[in-house]
Amino acid sequence: MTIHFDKRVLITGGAGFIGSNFLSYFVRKYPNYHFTCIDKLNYASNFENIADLLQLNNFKFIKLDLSESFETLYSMLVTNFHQMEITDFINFAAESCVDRSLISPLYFTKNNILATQNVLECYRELRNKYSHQYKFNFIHISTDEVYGDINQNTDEQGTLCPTNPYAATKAAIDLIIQSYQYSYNLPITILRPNNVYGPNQYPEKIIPLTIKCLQEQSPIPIHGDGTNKRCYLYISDFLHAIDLIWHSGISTSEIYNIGGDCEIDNNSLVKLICQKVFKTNSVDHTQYIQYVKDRGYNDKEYSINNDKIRQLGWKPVVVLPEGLDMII
Ligand SMILES: NC(=O)c1ccc[n+]([C@@H]2O[C@H](COP(=O)([O-])OP(=O)(O)OC[C@H]3O[C@@H](n4cnc5c(N)ncnc54)[C@H](O)[C@@H]3O)[C@@H](O)[C@H]2O)c1
Ligand SMILES: C[C@H]1O[C@H](OP(=O)(O)OP(=O)(O)OC[C@H]2O[C@@H](n3ccc(=O)[nH]c3=O)[C@H](O)[C@@H]2O)[C@H](O)[C@@H](O)C1=O
Repeated sequence: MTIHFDKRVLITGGAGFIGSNFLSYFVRKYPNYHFTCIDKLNYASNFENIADLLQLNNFKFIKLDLSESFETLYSMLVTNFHQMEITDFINFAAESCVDRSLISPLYFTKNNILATQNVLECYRELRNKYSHQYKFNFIHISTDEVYGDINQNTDEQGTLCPTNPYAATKAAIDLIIQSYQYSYNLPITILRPNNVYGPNQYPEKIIPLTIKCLQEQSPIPIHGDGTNKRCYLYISDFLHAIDLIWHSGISTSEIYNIGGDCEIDNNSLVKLICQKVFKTNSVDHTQYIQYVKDRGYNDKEYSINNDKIRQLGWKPVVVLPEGLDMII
């Protein structure tokens, strides 16, 4: 017996940090939706975060490298459309670590651009074939890093000026999406969040890395002099933003900056984490830091303007100390 679902959704990169938190929350929040997760399972994936969903009738997992399997993907999504009938796409899949992109820039280009463009091509063909019968939706997860080193409250019209290979792949994808919007009249929404943090984040990003180093009593490797600033967005606040935009009914091509309110420099962030881990404000955090060679170029800060998403009624709720309490 085929169960009817109101929506059938493809989540790419759903075994990663943000994707797995997304699926853990939304597969249960929307039992009337069917979710298919496609993920190649790389070093940062955490399949255990979504394994329990396999017992539910509205979740399916497919292990596939989106950058290398266009024919398989096309056959699944387009040729055999009526078997899966996927109409909604939320695209998380990417290699996401700046430091790794500095070591393997070509791999990041091949993976990040092709993984998304292969999905875009299927989306384009689906709309060509079925847009008179089905309403399709595509939300792409970009990043504030596409703006590069900004500190002037940049809005969504800001100039793309990526300063590292990872950010360049994300900016390139945004521009490819823009070309699809113009040339094929495809409605695609782009989200550009700040640094997202929360449970089950692979410990190479600064927050989970600092916690891991303190737990293992190993030095915390801080790039340069530790004065670089980032703005941190707790995972639940980002998921609420995605949910709001996804169900807003907006089907034009919009870009949304999704920013936290917690801008902090790396030294102060380490100090705050030390205070939380050791449960005292009098800890000397400097003893746990080892200053190491900085990135070739390390964006000083990302000051993005969030007025557009706030006009939809969204605002960040979890402040950094509270978010840290939830993951330490
Ligand atoms: N974490 C952040 O602070 C942050 C901030 C802004 C934007 N983003 C963006 O959000 C998205 C998710 O980030 P994350 O932190 O969850 O990353 P992550 O590295 O934790 O997870 C990414 C997932 O995508 C999968 N993936 C990568 N390439 C793939 C491919 N070719 N085929 C199939 N699966 C593939 C990986 O296996 C992994 O499970 C990324 O697009 C990233 O650029 C992340
Ligand atoms: C929006 C992007 O956020 C993440 O990229 P980012 O490089 O800002 O995150 P990191 O956690 O890697 O770095 C934050 C900050 O800490 C410094 N740092 C990091 C790791 C380390 O071992 N030592 C450090 O000192 C780093 O230089 C930065 O200043 C996210 O990874 C990305 O996907 C985004 O899109």
